[in-house]
Amino acid sequence: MARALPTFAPDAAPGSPVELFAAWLAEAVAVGVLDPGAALLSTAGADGRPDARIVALRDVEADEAGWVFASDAASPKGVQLAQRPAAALTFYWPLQGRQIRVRGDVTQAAREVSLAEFGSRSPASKIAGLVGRQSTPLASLPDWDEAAEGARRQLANNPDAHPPGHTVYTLAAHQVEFWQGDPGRRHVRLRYTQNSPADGGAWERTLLWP
Ligand SMILES: Cc1cc2nc3c(=O)[nH]c(=O)nc-3n(C[C@H](O)[C@H](O)[C@H](O)COP(=O)(O)O)c2cc1C
Repeated sequence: MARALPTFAPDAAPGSPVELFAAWLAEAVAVGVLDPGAALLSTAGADGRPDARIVALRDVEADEAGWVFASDAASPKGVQLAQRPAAALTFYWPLQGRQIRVRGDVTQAAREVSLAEFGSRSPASKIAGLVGRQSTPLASLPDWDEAAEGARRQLANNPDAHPPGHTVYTLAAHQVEFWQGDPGRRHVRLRYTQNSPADGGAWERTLLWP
């Protein structure tokens, strides 16, 4: 971290973590962070053992502080989320020495929302989704090519074709932490925690020792 990094003044941080996330994301895009929307999604299933993988951030909803991603409900992560609908999303943008940790409860969008999201995808992404069977054993790469060719034909015959398990998920945050690295190790950490609805649901901000 011995490089010039942005500074972060927590006293001037906005009241909502979504607002700060949006500002940091815009800055990440502006300075050319690669794949700034790629986030580590951590889940645990019925056995309680952690699992983690990268997903693409699709949207951030200001109203319910929702971080939105999509996957197949039949995939291991989908099964884990059905068993334990809670997760964490972690972003790391090395160019700026920034980490953002989002924790909360996960809900599935209504079927028509998931279908509309799938419908908005590129042909390549649709074909990959229609091939499906994510994380199950694949005997050989030509088997994938053959399945993709079948999906291509399916899509040509029916442009509305979609995988049955395609699902948009929203992680409704109850805690969001912003970490700004510092070359002198005076890292700045600001955690937002949402009060319970009974306490008004407002966000509280807390500085953390690095
Ligand atoms: C940059 C990047 C973006 C990805 N985006 C997604 C995504 O949005 N949804 C998804 O299901 N998998 C995505 N993947 C693949 C997952 O990391 C993972 O390999 C796959 O979803 C299977 O995970 P699971 O076995 O835990 O269910 C992405 C991988 C990378 C490296």
